[in-house]
Amino acid sequence: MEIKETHLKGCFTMRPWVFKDDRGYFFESYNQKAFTELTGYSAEFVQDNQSLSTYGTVRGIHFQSGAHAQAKLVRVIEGSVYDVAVDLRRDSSTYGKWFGVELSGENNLQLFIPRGFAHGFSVLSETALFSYKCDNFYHKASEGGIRYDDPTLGIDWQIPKDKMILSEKDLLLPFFNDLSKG
Ligand SMILES: Cc1cn([C@H]2C[C@H](O)[C@@H](COP(=O)(O)OP(=O)(O)O[C@H]3O[C@@H](C)C(=O)[C@@H](O)[C@H]3O)O2)c(=O)[nH]c1=O
Repeated sequence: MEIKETHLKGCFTMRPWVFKDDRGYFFESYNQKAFTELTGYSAEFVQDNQSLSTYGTVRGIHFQSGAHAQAKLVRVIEGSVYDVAVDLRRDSSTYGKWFGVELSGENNLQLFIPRGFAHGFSVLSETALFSYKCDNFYHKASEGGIRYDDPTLGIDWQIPKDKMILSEKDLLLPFFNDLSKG
Protein backbone atom coordinates (compact mmCIF):
# COMPACT_ATOMS: atom_id res chain seq x y z
CA MET A 1 0.00 0.00 0.00
CA GLU A 2 1.26 3.45 -0.94
CA ILE A 3 0.41 6.09 1.65
CA LYS A 4 0.72 9.90 1.82
CA GLU A 5 -0.22 12.24 4.64
CA THR A 6 -2.27 15.22 3.44
CA HIS A 7 -1.69 18.76 4.73
CA LEU A 8 -4.19 17.85 7.47
CA LYS A 9 -2.29 15.92 10.15
CA GLY A 10 -3.50 12.35 10.56
CA CYS A 11 -5.52 12.43 7.32
CA PHE A 12 -3.98 10.12 4.70
CA THR A 13 -4.53 9.10 1.11
CA MET A 14 -3.64 5.48 0.41
CA ARG A 15 -3.56 3.25 -2.61
CA PRO A 16 -3.44 -0.54 -2.39
CA TRP A 17 -1.14 -2.62 -4.61
CA VAL A 18 -3.25 -3.88 -7.50
CA PHE A 19 -2.44 -7.26 -9.09
CA LYS A 20 -3.65 -7.37 -12.69
CA ASP A 21 -3.80 -10.47 -14.86
CA ASP A 22 -5.83 -11.90 -17.76
CA ARG A 23 -8.85 -12.40 -15.49
CA GLY A 24 -8.95 -8.84 -14.24
CA TYR A 25 -7.45 -7.58 -10.97
CA PHE A 26 -7.10 -8.30 -7.27
CA PHE A 27 -6.32 -6.00 -4.35
CA GLU A 28 -6.62 -5.96 -0.60
CA SER A 29 -9.08 -3.15 0.06
CA TYR A 30 -8.22 -3.25 3.77
CA ASN A 31 -5.48 -4.93 5.77
CA GLN A 32 -5.52 -4.06 9.46
CA LYS A 33 -1.81 -4.80 10.03
CA ALA A 34 -0.59 -2.70 7.11
CA PHE A 35 -3.06 0.07 7.94
CA THR A 36 -1.87 0.31 11.57
CA GLU A 37 1.83 0.12 10.67
CA LEU A 38 1.58 2.82 8.00
CA THR A 39 -0.78 5.27 9.71
CA GLY A 40 0.23 4.64 13.32
CA TYR A 41 -3.49 4.64 14.02
CA SER A 42 -4.89 1.50 15.62
CA ALA A 43 -8.44 1.84 14.40
CA GLU A 44 -10.98 -0.80 15.17
CA PHE A 45 -13.52 -0.46 12.40
CA VAL A 46 -16.95 -1.64 13.55
CA GLN A 47 -19.31 -0.60 10.76
CA ASP A 48 -19.11 -0.75 6.96
CA ASN A 49 -21.39 1.48 4.87
CA GLN A 50 -22.21 1.62 1.19
CA SER A 51 -24.13 4.21 -0.79
CA LEU A 52 -25.03 4.65 -4.44
CA SER A 53 -25.53 8.15 -5.80
CA THR A 54 -26.17 9.77 -9.14
CA TYR A 55 -24.21 12.55 -10.84
CA GLY A 56 -24.33 15.87 -9.01
CA THR A 57 -25.21 14.41 -5.62
CA VAL A 58 -23.46 16.12 -2.73
CA ARG A 59 -23.58 14.21 0.56
CA GLY A 60 -22.32 16.10 3.58
CA ILE A 61 -20.62 17.65 5.23
CA HIS A 62 -21.17 15.25 8.13
CA PHE A 63 -19.69 14.23 11.48
CA GLN A 64 -20.74 12.62 14.73
CA SER A 65 -19.78 14.47 17.89
CA GLY A 66 -18.35 13.60 21.31
CA ALA A 67 -18.06 9.96 22.30
CA HIS A 68 -19.75 8.99 19.02
CA ALA A 69 -17.12 10.60 16.75
CA GLN A 70 -16.12 8.39 13.82
CA ALA A 71 -12.89 7.89 11.92
CA LYS A 72 -13.63 6.78 8.34
CA LEU A 73 -11.73 4.94 5.66
CA VAL A 74 -13.49 5.79 2.41
CA ARG A 75 -13.23 4.61 -1.19
CA VAL A 76 -15.15 4.33 -4.45
CA ILE A 77 -15.89 0.91 -5.95
CA GLU A 78 -17.39 2.18 -9.22
CA GLY A 79 -17.56 5.69 -10.61
CA SER A 80 -15.83 8.80 -9.37
CA VAL A 81 -16.32 11.31 -6.55
CA TYR A 82 -14.66 14.42 -5.19
CA ASP A 83 -14.11 13.58 -1.55
CA VAL A 84 -13.64 16.23 1.12
CA ALA A 85 -12.40 16.12 4.73
CA VAL A 86 -12.69 19.19 7.01
CA ASP A 87 -10.55 19.50 10.13
CA LEU A 88 -12.79 20.38 13.09
CA ARG A 89 -10.20 19.64 15.78
CA ARG A 90 -10.06 22.90 17.71
CA ASP A 91 -6.50 22.28 18.92
CA SER A 92 -5.25 21.60 15.38
CA SER A 93 -3.09 24.06 13.44
CA THR A 94 -5.28 23.23 10.41
CA TYR A 95 -8.61 23.76 12.21
CA GLY A 96 -11.19 24.87 9.62
CA LYS A 97 -9.05 23.78 6.66
CA TRP A 98 -10.19 21.17 4.16
CA PHE A 99 -8.65 18.64 1.81
CA GLY A 100 -10.26 17.34 -1.37
CA VAL A 101 -9.27 14.47 -3.65
CA GLU A 102 -10.83 12.52 -6.50
CA LEU A 103 -11.52 8.91 -5.53
CA SER A 104 -12.58 6.52 -8.24
CA GLY A 105 -12.99 2.89 -9.19
CA GLU A 106 -10.10 3.56 -11.59
CA ASN A 107 -7.52 5.13 -9.28
CA ASN A 108 -8.40 2.94 -6.25
CA LEU A 109 -7.43 5.77 -3.92
CA GLN A 110 -8.72 5.66 -0.36
CA LEU A 111 -8.90 8.48 2.16
CA PHE A 112 -8.49 7.98 5.89
CA ILE A 113 -10.33 10.66 7.85
CA PRO A 114 -9.61 10.64 11.59
CA ARG A 115 -12.08 11.42 14.36
CA GLY A 116 -12.69 15.15 14.77
CA PHE A 117 -13.24 15.74 11.05
CA ALA A 118 -16.34 16.34 8.95
CA HIS A 119 -16.70 14.50 5.66
CA GLY A 120 -18.58 14.88 2.40
CA PHE A 121 -18.38 14.06 -1.27
CA SER A 122 -19.82 15.01 -4.66
CA VAL A 123 -20.49 12.58 -7.49
CA LEU A 124 -18.58 13.32 -10.71
CA SER A 125 -19.63 10.25 -12.71
CA GLU A 126 -23.09 9.10 -13.87
CA THR A 127 -23.35 7.04 -10.69
CA ALA A 128 -20.89 6.27 -7.89
CA LEU A 129 -20.81 3.29 -5.58
CA PHE A 130 -19.21 4.56 -2.36
CA SER A 131 -17.96 2.34 0.43
CA TYR A 132 -16.50 3.19 3.83
CA LYS A 133 -15.46 1.76 7.16
CA CYS A 134 -16.24 3.55 10.44
CA ASP A 135 -14.59 3.04 13.83
CA ASN A 136 -17.74 3.91 15.76
CA PHE A 137 -21.40 3.02 15.30
CA TYR A 138 -24.02 5.25 13.74
CA HIS A 139 -25.66 7.35 16.45
CA LYS A 140 -28.43 9.52 15.11
CA ALA A 141 -28.58 11.88 18.11
CA SER A 142 -24.88 12.74 17.70
CA GLU A 143 -25.10 13.63 14.00
CA GLY A 144 -23.84 17.06 13.04
CA GLY A 145 -22.92 18.81 9.84
CA ILE A 146 -21.96 21.91 7.95
CA ARG A 147 -23.58 23.41 4.85
CA TYR A 148 -21.98 22.21 1.63
CA ASP A 149 -21.85 25.80 0.33
CA ASP A 150 -20.34 27.31 3.45
CA PRO A 151 -18.61 30.57 2.40
CA THR A 152 -15.86 30.31 5.04
CA LEU A 153 -14.79 26.87 3.83
CA GLY A 154 -15.37 27.72 0.16
CA ILE A 155 -15.31 24.15 -1.13
CA ASP A 156 -15.37 23.70 -4.90
CA TRP A 157 -17.45 20.54 -5.34
CA GLN A 158 -16.68 20.47 -9.06
CA ILE A 159 -20.40 20.32 -9.92
CA PRO A 160 -22.42 23.21 -11.44
CA LYS A 161 -24.80 24.59 -8.80
CA ASP A 162 -27.93 23.85 -10.91
CA LYS A 163 -26.95 20.18 -11.18
CA MET A 164 -26.42 19.60 -7.45
CA ILE A 165 -28.66 17.12 -5.64
CA LEU A 166 -28.82 17.35 -1.83
CA SER A 167 -30.98 15.79 0.85
CA GLU A 168 -33.46 18.03 2.66
CA LYS A 169 -31.50 17.35 5.83
CA ASP A 170 -28.23 18.57 4.32
CA LEU A 171 -29.83 21.79 3.04
CA LEU A 172 -30.76 22.66 6.65
CA LEU A 173 -27.28 22.21 8.11
CA PRO A 174 -25.67 25.20 9.87
CA PHE A 175 -22.78 27.25 8.52
CA PHE A 176 -19.26 26.73 9.83
CA ASN A 177 -19.18 29.99 11.83
CA ASP A 178 -22.45 29.17 13.60
CA LEU A 179 -21.06 25.75 14.42
CA SER A 180 -17.94 27.17 16.01
CA LYS A 181 -19.97 29.54 18.21
CA GLY A 182 -21.96 26.61 19.59
C1 LIG B 1 -25.02 7.25 8.06
C2 LIG B 1 -26.13 6.24 8.40
C3 LIG B 1 -27.42 6.44 7.97
N1 LIG B 1 -28.39 5.56 8.29
C4 LIG B 1 -29.75 5.81 7.78
C5 LIG B 1 -30.37 7.12 8.24
C6 LIG B 1 -31.20 7.54 7.07
O1 LIG B 1 -32.51 6.98 7.18
C7 LIG B 1 -30.53 6.91 5.85
C8 LIG B 1 -29.73 7.91 5.03
O2 LIG B 1 -28.87 8.61 5.92
P1 LIG B 1 -28.11 9.92 5.47
O3 LIG B 1 -29.00 10.76 4.64
O4 LIG B 1 -27.52 10.55 6.69
O5 LIG B 1 -26.96 9.30 4.55
P2 LIG B 1 -25.68 10.03 3.96
O6 LIG B 1 -26.04 11.44 3.59
O7 LIG B 1 -25.10 9.18 2.94
O8 LIG B 1 -24.72 10.11 5.24
C9 LIG B 1 -23.38 9.80 5.14
O9 LIG B 1 -22.72 10.87 4.46
C10 LIG B 1 -21.31 10.72 4.32
C11 LIG B 1 -20.79 11.97 3.66
C12 LIG B 1 -20.63 10.37 5.59
O10 LIG B 1 -19.50 10.77 5.85
C13 LIG B 1 -21.32 9.38 6.44
O11 LIG B 1 -20.74 9.30 7.72
C14 LIG B 1 -22.79 9.62 6.54
O12 LIG B 1 -23.03 10.78 7.33
O13 LIG B 1 -29.70 5.88 6.35
C15 LIG B 1 -28.12 4.43 9.01
O14 LIG B 1 -29.03 3.60 9.28
N2 LIG B 1 -26.83 4.20 9.42
C16 LIG B 1 -25.83 5.06 9.14
O15 LIG B 1 -24.64 4.82 9.55
